[in-house]
Amino acid sequence: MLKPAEPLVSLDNAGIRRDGRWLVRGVDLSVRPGEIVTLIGPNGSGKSTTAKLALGILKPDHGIARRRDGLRVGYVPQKLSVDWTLPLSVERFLRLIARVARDDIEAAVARTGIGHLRRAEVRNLSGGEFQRVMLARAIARRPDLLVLDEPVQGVDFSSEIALYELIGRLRDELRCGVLLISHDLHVVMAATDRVICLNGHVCCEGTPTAVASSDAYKQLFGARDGPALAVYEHQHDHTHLPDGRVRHADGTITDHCHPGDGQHQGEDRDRGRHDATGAGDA
Ligand SMILES: Nc1ncnc2c1ncn2[C@@H]1O[C@H](COP(=O)(O)OP(=O)(O)OP(=O)(O)O)[C@@H](O)[C@H]1O
Repeated sequence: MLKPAEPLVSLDNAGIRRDGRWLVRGVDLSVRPGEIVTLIGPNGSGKSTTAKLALGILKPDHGIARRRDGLRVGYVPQKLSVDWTLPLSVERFLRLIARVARDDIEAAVARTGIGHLRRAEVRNLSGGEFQRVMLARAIARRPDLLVLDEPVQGVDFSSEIALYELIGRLRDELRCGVLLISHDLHVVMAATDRVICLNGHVCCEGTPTAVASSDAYKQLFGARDGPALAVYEHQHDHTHLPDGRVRHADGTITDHCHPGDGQHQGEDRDRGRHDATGAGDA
């Protein structure tokens, strides 16, 4: 039997502390070549922080972060600090990437289907077009690992599906690992190998086994999009209060999570969801 490839990045019981508070704690995570790992969790649950730990942008105060030697990363951050009031064409924007051969930019433009946008102003792009341009910029480096922080932000449902399909294709063609961050708790791409749900720590993880197949789902997305979306449902059994303490399902409040809190066993793991709207189970 083939041995699984060594991880591109891994976190082992990693945590980071700022201003006397753990932003994330006890996080185990690994991404191997050709694997898509999706981090989900509510706002402020530590998804970006975890990605930055994995990338080495932040150093863990506890635990270990490892990266493969010579790892090439393509990172699409959640926010870019660029003055979008200035005119900047897609072509010029892509040329700003340091140390990337022209051929690699051309290949990235072709793979992401943005050839027709070369002369367009970046500030005029739609949300979906902008995300494709950002993907082109990230893959032009021929990365071993793509890290995508909220790649479907500002994108409508049908473009979201198209983007997820594109990310799946890029993984297949480039054989890179993908670490994808999404704050949508209900909808993750079908090609995701593993979903990790964060809430200050790893609450639960697993494969998104179920593709939505309900009538409501088909109605919403149409037949051709049926297989493109899978969903992952979970319930938190505890809530992190604003002051850092933790309220448990039985109403008790403690300073920290219980040792078993990180693992949600049983039927709420990897269960398919049949409510295509995603409403009703916050
Ligand atoms: N450098 C820092 N110093 C102090 N607190 C920080 C720092 N960076 C992030 N935080 C806090 O850590 C928590 C986790 O932030 P993070 O950005 O990782 O969350 P997130 O899950 O990615 O959120 P969102 O979905 O809103 O993007 C937040 O409460 C945030 O305010």
